Amino acid sequence: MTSRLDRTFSRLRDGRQAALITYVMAGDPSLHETEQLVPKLEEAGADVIELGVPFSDPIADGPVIQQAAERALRSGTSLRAILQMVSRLRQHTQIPIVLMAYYNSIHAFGLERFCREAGAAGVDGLIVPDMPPDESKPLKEPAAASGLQLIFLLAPTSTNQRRTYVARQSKGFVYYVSLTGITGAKLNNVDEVRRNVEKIRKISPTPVAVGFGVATPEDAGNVAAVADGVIVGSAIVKQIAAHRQDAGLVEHVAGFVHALKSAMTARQTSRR
Ligand SMILES: O=P(O)(O)OC[C@@H](O)[C@@H](O)c1c[nH]c2ccccc12
Repeated sequence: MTSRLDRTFSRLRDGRQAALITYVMAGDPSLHETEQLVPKLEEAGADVIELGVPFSDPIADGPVIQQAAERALRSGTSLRAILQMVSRLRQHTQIPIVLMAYYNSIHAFGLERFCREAGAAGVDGLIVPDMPPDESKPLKEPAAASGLQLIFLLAPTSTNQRRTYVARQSKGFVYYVSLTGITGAKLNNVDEVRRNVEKIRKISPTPVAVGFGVATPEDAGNVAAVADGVIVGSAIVKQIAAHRQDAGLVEHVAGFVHALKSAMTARQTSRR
């Protein structure tokens, strides 16, 4: 059986389009709202949903996502409740869902139990930014047994040797971090992104998605022209923060996602 992620990337590749991967923090401002939001993100043009698991010490995250984690924790969001929400979403949608969790959250839940329950709920992939592939051994088997694809990160500073290793280990897609910094920083060098994506594509057939600093429809269009996927986090989370008290929260966010997707559709991706 091919995975939802593999099917999505191959369908888009046939149309020479890049995937739009939208990140939201699960439980920001509440899990109820996340559950309303996900189908609307899909309708607005998201191809993959990345759901953040809120954690008190999110080392890779800038202030925008840190504050989203605080709101989510304050609203009582637990990993267990997130998995239950994913199973409810699965009754209505086949969009690929990737969880972004720090290692502690998964470890506290129990690695094997986590993989079993996440797989059963309908989670497709897992990003654990503080667990490089060299240290992922304990997670690999239970993840594979539950149909969870482990997605690993590469950075502009990764060496050739590292690039080869990580690109081969990563399943579903390779997450290329566009800059050395934290989430929500500013993207300024699309040329460097293009060069590094090309290097990764030479060593692996796995799609390459680019995240960190993609904030505007213009950025999304520029990255879509050079990669297989475009990941947008902080810019969406900012919209949620600004409109979280409004009745029109979901519509506002969907409008922004629609603008991102339209800018991407206008650009055909360079590959394969
Ligand atoms: O926020 P940005 O700059 O748009 O970057 C995407 C990012 O938010 C999302 O993929 C993400 C959120 N937290 C992370 C931690 C590590 C790696 C990636 C992430």
